[in-house]
Amino acid sequence: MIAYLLNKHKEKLMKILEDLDSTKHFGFALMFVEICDADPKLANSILGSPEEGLQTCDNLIISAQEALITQTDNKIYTLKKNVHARVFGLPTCPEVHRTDLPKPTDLGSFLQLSGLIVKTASMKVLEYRRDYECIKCKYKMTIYADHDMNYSINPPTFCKNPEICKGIKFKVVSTLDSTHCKDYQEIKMQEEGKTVSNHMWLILENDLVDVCKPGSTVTVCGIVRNRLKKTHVAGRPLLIEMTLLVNHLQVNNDVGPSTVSTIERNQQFESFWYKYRLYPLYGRDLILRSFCPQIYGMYMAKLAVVIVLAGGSTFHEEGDTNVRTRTEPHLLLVGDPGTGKSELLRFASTIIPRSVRVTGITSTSAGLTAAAVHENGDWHLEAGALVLADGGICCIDEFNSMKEHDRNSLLEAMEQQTVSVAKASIVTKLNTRCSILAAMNHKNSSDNLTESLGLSSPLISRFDLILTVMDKRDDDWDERVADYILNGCKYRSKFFEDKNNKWSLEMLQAYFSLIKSVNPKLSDAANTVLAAYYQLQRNNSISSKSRTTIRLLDSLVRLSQAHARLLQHKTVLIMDAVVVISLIEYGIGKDENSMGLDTEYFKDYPVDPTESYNKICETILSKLNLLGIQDDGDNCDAFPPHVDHKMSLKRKSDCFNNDERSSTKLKCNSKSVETETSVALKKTTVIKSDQKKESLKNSYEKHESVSDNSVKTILEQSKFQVRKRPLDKVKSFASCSSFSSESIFDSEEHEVDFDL
Ligand SMILES: Nc1ncnc2c1ncn2[C@@H]1O[C@H](COP(=O)(O)OP(=O)(O)OP(=O)(O)O)[C@@H](O)[C@H]1O
Repeated sequence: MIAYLLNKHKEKLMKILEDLDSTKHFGFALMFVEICDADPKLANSILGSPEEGLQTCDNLIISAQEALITQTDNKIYTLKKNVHARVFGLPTCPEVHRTDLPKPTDLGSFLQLSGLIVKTASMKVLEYRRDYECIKCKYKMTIYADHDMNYSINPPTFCKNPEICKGIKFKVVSTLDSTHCKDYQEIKMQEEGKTVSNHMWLILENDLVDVCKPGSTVTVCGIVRNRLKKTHVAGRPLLIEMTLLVNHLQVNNDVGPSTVSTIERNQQFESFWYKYRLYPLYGRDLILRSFCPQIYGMYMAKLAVVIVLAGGSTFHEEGDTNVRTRTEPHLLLVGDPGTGKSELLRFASTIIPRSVRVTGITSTSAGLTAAAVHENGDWHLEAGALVLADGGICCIDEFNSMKEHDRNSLLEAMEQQTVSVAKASIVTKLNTRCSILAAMNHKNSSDNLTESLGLSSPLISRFDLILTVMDKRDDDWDERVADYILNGCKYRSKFFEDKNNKWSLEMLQAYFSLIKSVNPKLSDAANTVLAAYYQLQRNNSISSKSRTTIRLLDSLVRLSQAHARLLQHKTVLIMDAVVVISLIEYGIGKDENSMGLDTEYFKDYPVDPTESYNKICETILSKLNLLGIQDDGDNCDAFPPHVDHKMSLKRKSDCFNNDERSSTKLKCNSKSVETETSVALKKTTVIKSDQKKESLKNSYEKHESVSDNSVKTILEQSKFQVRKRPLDKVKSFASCSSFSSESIFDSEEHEVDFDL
């Protein structure tokens, strides 16, 4: 084992030896599988009798230091005795690697657990050993603090001198120095995704103290112990609680994809987007239909919630200054009672693994941010809803029922994504990197947004999207909703007849987890559209001042990235920007709608999403004076990331056959569909000379497995011009307007007329 330490951990040992402070405590991380390889007996003893096994590891690290000092003969090196082996990475078997909190039968076992820290007690200095001297014979004894009795030290009752002494009086001879005291902290861990009652106190000592905050997700390895509850009253039955004496702690605070997605699932999504790559808006609407299926319609509200759940892109730029820009959008649903707002929030919280749902009536600022709690004579910092939702979403229903003061405590948490705590001599900052989804009723029917919502302007401006959900009396709509509720199963089964159309809850969870790793970048064209819309809103005298701050631009970028992410696109295109602008316009309401969009239009699912998108796109771009703008051809090739760009030889040659282009009938089905690239090329490539066209065609026929990259290279080499597509044809890749949603969902094979 010493040889292994010297070989594999020489640098770590040198660092410890070089340190000038010999009273400091050093953690020495050791991977369990490596210990297994180097010394199987020791690995066994760590699992069998962990206290002794870990002590042996500590002694071996000290011996390795001594060996290194002798080897190097460096006089600066000083031996450090306060080293602690921190063993991690236990094998993934249920005996030692747990997803649930331990049971009484696990007492004394060395386990690996994961969970969420909900409470941290203040750091303390613990006297863990005390020296006593027998007054009669001067014999010295050391008594250790008893963990099971809450670290109490009971003085000896008789002298332990081997040369029999009958002394019963002792005096304390030790001082409260570093050899007798150690840093100590207790933190409370909760099983993730379970109720608050499933929690456990973790005991941190020495170098492990103060490494995590409330709201952190951690993976810990340690020994399961029992102790007398601190609230025990003499004479009453004993109350025992379980604790974990932590040996290794790792904070997993990176907000990334969770483990829900599997390889098979990912392949399923790949083939889904492959099927809908020519008409991604159909694919998107299919996800929306599977989202909260018990609610009829609410198209725009569902779209807004789904975009917010997808979230914006995270980029780590070179020379990162560690300043984080917010990527999580916030959404406020405002509307009449009984319009399904709460249902949407409830469904959203079931999709995202880390979600907290609260209602405004019972929430206070301390409950939402953080609270300092006095318990058993000690101050504890308790995480609030936003801190616990770090990396996920926080749904706040009945937002208007919160007191003004409590609502204002959200300001820092929403923009800076932290809460600064200065309570009961605890001064710290906790992370709140989550999206807030709030729902509320209108305060009054005033035209002024601030007045009608009854919220302050700074709070309104922090919401990326404010959507109005009205309960309009409309016979046709009422009939459809009533039909859906009463004959819901019939409706749903008709749509979900094809199993491929139905996205189960598990599938939605896996998808939203998967797309967290897609980070779309803004294209120049999308940038121009967003900037033009921002300018228009700033100059619009009827726009609400609180909705047209600089935050609007940030929101536009975030939401467009989220929409592109939802479609698993690598680049934010004009389509994403236009959809987001229409959402924001829809949220503003008809009176302030600067684009003149028909807001009623969005109440139910459009029969043909592409056609409705084309109309909106035309209206928006003409208002922005950008009718000629187009997506860059290169960017278009960039999405979706998973599309297999290999085309069949026949199809490729078809692409370049100009004579047939004018009325090509393409057969699109899930098995043999042309890639977007082939259609793009079909629509855009202008072959300048027949000779070159012929040579290119021949080159395809020669090389069956030619890839799209080769297509590009060939085009470049031949200096062919790739003409940008005219706007009316390429407003989206979904410009196959002859599709009807019915035909797409019901049949496997579709005849598409490309009018080129
Ligand atoms: N479009 C709809 N389709 C089907 N059911 C609906 C629809 N809108 C509302 N409901 C039903 O009406 C009931 C009330 O919905 P919910 O509690 O979500 O409303 P709310 O907007 O949150 O109301 P409040 O503002 O009073 O809290 C729920 O049972 C919901 O399923």
